[in-house]
Amino acid sequence: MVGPGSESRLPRSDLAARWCIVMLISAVLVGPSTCAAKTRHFRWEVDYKYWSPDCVEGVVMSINGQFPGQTIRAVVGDTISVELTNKLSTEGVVIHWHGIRQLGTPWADGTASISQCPINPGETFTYRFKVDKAGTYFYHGHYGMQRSAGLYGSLVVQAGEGEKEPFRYDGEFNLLLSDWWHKTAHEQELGLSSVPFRWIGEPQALLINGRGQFSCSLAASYSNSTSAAQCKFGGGEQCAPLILPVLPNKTYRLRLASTTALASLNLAIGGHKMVVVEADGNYVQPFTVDDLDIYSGETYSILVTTDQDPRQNYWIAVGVRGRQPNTSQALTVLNYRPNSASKLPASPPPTTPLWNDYNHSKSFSSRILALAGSPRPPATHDRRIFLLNTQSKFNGQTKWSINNISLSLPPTPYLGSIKYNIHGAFDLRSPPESFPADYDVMRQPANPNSTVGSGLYTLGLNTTVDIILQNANALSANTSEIHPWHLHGHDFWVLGYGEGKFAAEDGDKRLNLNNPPLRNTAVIFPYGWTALRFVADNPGAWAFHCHIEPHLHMGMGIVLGEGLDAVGKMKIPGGAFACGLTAKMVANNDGHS
Ligand SMILES: O=C1O[C@H]([C@@H](O)CO)C(O)=C1O
Repeated sequence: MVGPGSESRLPRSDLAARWCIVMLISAVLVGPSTCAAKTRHFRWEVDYKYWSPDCVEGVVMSINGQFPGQTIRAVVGDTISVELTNKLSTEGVVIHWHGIRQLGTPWADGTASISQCPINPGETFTYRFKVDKAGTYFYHGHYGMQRSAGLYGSLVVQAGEGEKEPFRYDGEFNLLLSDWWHKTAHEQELGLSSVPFRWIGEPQALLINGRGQFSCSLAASYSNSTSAAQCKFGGGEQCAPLILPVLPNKTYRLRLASTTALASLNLAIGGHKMVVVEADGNYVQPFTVDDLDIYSGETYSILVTTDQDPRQNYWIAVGVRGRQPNTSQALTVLNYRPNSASKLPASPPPTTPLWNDYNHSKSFSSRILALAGSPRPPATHDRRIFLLNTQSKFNGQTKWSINNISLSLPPTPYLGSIKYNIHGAFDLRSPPESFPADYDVMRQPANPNSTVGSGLYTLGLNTTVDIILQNANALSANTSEIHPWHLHGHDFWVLGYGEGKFAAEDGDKRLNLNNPPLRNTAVIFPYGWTALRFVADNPGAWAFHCHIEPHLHMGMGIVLGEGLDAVGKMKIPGGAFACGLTAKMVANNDGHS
């Protein structure tokens, strides 16, 4: 499943080379060193391209003519350098490296309006950052609805030499999960800001590594319905599933990442158990499941042992959770060799749990705990921020708001405004840290109107911050949706989940300070709360937002400003800020900030 890499190895910088020589000498004296760190260099061009992700031709965003973009593979300690050229004719682009903390390189986070200006058509911007933690990651567009348009790919960081992972496996596959619409991302985006509001609706297909089926089903022969024809693949089609070839009685690591624009997913493998061992680049206490929920923005590693009848093949099925589904399952096949890859499994694909069986989802989430020996959270917090998530109205538009403010991203990136101490680039008033105590989260908002804003939550360097995400009823009665929240620049500990409104004493009693998992994405369940803790130890401007792309577009996020003084002193490539109020500074400094 590993695509042909087009990476080239560039000579190390002088400094790194000298450091390596020092390490080599010390290695001779004291043992092995990690001087094998490399710079992995990529030259990418982003463009639109005709493609048939679900056997129906549409337009995707491609990287070097491929969809999804190539898988980046690196080793802990490596530097990744991506020279990104925007070949789109009329729109900007950025790429976010999801799950990479960007310690010391906030300008490389790839979030339009926050860490950088969008890269203009024809221009090139180079991302350069270190990967410091083994795990399963991915990358994706972070401007408008470019993730929905197909701008994404996988990023796998392998453990360094001499570094042992806490489990063993014989082979590895990489499954990047996404959802796909026949409406273009531009049309989706227009609908979201139109009055009346036009929702994007459920996706036409779910994709595994960019491949799905809209007009046929791989499993049609199992159903009595004649609605879907059996897919006939010659094998070369862009929508032909990537089959997973395995040998009997081996253990495989499946790296799963969900870059869906909307869908919460559930994955199951017919006849096989799965052992969850990694979540968002952090090892977890291994636990065994029959199926696994994965929300947009999350990654997992699971171990699968091929202990079933070796004369059969088995379905891998991915279905929709948390919203009334209107999309067929994505299917591919676990192909026990030497069976033919086209031999259909003996039993039908595993069914997805009922979309609204939230107890099933909650029980899965509560089983995710840190592996013994993982970093533990500080025992207390310095600051606790409550974030009430509501659906709201502003000037007739439908929005999502946090403490009644819908995020409206400014034209000058926050990071540049902070670095150059520019006033007026974003709202100077700090956004509220809580919401009225009498707000009824079980009912529609008494007043649905919100404001829009661009204020910054400013965090003191190295302070411990709690965030209590509070879900509520949406605009329609008896409706509360799942929202997976993703934090840039950090991992957080997920201290707990609860029902209804978080109540100080009771809520605190229910927090797990013993072995909470470290993650970068955590879900809030309908009508519930989720408590997170993190240490603000990475100077920069960081997005924290719902990873459902249309929800972020409708304002469901906040921006955190961390260690502002340190940002002022940081060296940042000028190209990051050649727009808005920072353009002048960059020009005056000859392009170097
Ligand atoms: O943001 C959303 O809007 C629709 C619906 O609430 C209004 O059409 C929906 O399902 C969302 O998730």
